[in-house]
Amino acid sequence: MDRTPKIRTYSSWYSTLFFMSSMVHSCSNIGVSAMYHTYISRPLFVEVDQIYHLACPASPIFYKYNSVKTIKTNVIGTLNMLGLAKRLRARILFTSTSEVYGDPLEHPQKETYWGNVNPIGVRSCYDEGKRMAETLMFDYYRQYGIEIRIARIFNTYGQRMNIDDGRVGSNFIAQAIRNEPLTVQLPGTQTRSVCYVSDLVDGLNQLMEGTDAGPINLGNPGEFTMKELAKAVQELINPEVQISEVENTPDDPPQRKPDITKAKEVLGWEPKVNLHEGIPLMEDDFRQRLGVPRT
Ligand SMILES: O=C(O)[C@H]1O[C@H](OP(=O)(O)OP(=O)(O)OC[C@H]2O[C@@H](n3ccc(=O)[nH]c3=O)[C@H](O)[C@@H]2O)[C@H](O)[C@@H](O)[C@@H]1O
Repeated sequence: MDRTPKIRTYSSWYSTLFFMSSMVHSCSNIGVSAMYHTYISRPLFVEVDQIYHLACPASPIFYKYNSVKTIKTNVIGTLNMLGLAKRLRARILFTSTSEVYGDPLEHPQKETYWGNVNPIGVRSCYDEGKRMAETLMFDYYRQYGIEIRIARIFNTYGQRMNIDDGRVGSNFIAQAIRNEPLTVQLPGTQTRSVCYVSDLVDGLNQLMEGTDAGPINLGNPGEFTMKELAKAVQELINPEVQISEVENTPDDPPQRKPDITKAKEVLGWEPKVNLHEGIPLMEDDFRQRLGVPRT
């Protein structure tokens, strides 16, 4: 008898295809297939043992494009996934975000920090949507005993990312390859801590298989300003490319850095790929898809 586990992943088109395709890739030796459930805000009738609820889009451009759908995905979509977990008694992992900390008054951010979030801003559909989804996860755990896992993901980059995703990593790398100016949004001193996607996928799998419900921060504590990130991409990919300063969008958090003490203690997880290793890996993938070989 074929005892190979068969895994199916479901995603709406309005979802985080980057994580889904990365997870499918990391499990390709155990028979994974991807399917699309077009309306995350409608119930999904499948038989599964574990649910990775990765929705909604994480790129600010995409989640702001249809903010009502973003919040529906976070609230109604999470209720549907929790209903599925309840019917099947399945374990469910939800990918929350560093954005639950908003404009953080604590640095670096620990899981015990409750955040400083604008409830009525243009990013609120995402920030507050993810916060509500975390609340739903814990209410289903307390009320129905559902086995939950919550990851708070800090900025992720890497292979298979949508080239036109709009986030800083994909923008800078595509711009450097195309020899277009790297667009540093003002003031450029805002910081992010970027984690390579293979590290993140390992962290998610370890969280799912572990015993702690979370929330657990998953991210790389290496912190850079956006000007420093642009310089690193310039140095590694295209020393001739220009760096330009452009307007920013409202409520951009000025700093973000995960405290990953809990991930280390509870999961034995920490990232392995640093920025200077990750950028060339992503560059290879982007060059192949853009059809621009190294010269
Ligand atoms: O990548 C992620 O995982 C994160 O992406 C977004 O958060 P954000 O940090 O705002 O993502 P970006 O759009 O990549 O912006 C990061 C920083 O780069 C800057 N940026 C962005 C794009 C660009 O071309 N140039 C540039 O300087 C932005 O102003 C911001 O300060 C999501 O909102 C997060 O929840 C998610 O965790």
